[in-house]
Amino acid sequence: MPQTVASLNVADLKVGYGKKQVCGEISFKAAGEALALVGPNGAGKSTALRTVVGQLSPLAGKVLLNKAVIDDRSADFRRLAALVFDDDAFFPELTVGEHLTMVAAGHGVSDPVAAVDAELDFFQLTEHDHALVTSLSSGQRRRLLLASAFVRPRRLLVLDEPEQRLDTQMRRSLAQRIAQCAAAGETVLLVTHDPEFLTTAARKALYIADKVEKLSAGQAAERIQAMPA
Ligand SMILES: Nc1ncnc2c1ncn2[C@@H]1O[C@H](COP(=O)(O)OP(=O)(O)OP(=O)(O)O)[C@@H](O)[C@H]1O
Repeated sequence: MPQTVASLNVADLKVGYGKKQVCGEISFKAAGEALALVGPNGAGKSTALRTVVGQLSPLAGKVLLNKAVIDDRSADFRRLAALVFDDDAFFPELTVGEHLTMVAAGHGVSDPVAAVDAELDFFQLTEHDHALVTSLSSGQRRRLLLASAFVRPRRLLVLDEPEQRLDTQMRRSLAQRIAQCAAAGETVLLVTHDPEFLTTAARKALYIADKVEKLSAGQAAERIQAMPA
């Protein structure tokens, strides 16, 4: 894994479906830092995230990763980027530990056993190491999905509502871990609805709505708290 910083340059990006744009135009740069996307339900955060990582085509504008147009199918991108969306896809015949070992080995981790043990511990899955994924609770499956992103090297980490289905303690630990990743030079993009998670994990935010605004994490957390329940 090259120790380069993943440099994202998003310019005049319009996102949506068919010809329908779902939110205001998005422009930002992020390199070796965590940026949170916040906003009300249905505002377009996940659509924006999926467009930035090349899973959806932009209606207009461009996304450059290290100065090249992003291509989510290229080997370079898959080596660089770990993505966690809300679509868990596991092999029903593999255990928790086997899933993580497969991801770690597939990404060339030099000591996959140690890496897997560390993530089992962090995500409190050690006692489920030998369990089939089909026997996990939804929160445990979520933790396995997150562990799969952390067990491998990456320079770009993209997380859509990582706090979902996690208990308070795990939310805090994960937010702190994300902040550490950014401090170590990883580029992190995350969508969150949780103000505490946001201010722990990131310093900068984009408020996604009809107009997209650049905010500090603190300002964005206040916006979230001010939203009608
Ligand atoms: N596959 C799709 N086809 C057409 N419209 C879609 C599709 N997925 C989402 N939308 C619409 O696009 C808009 C933005 O959805 P998106 O999921 O990006 O919002 P979000 O900000 O992530 O919301 P939430 O906070 O509820 O997760 C919504 O109006 C939604 O109904």
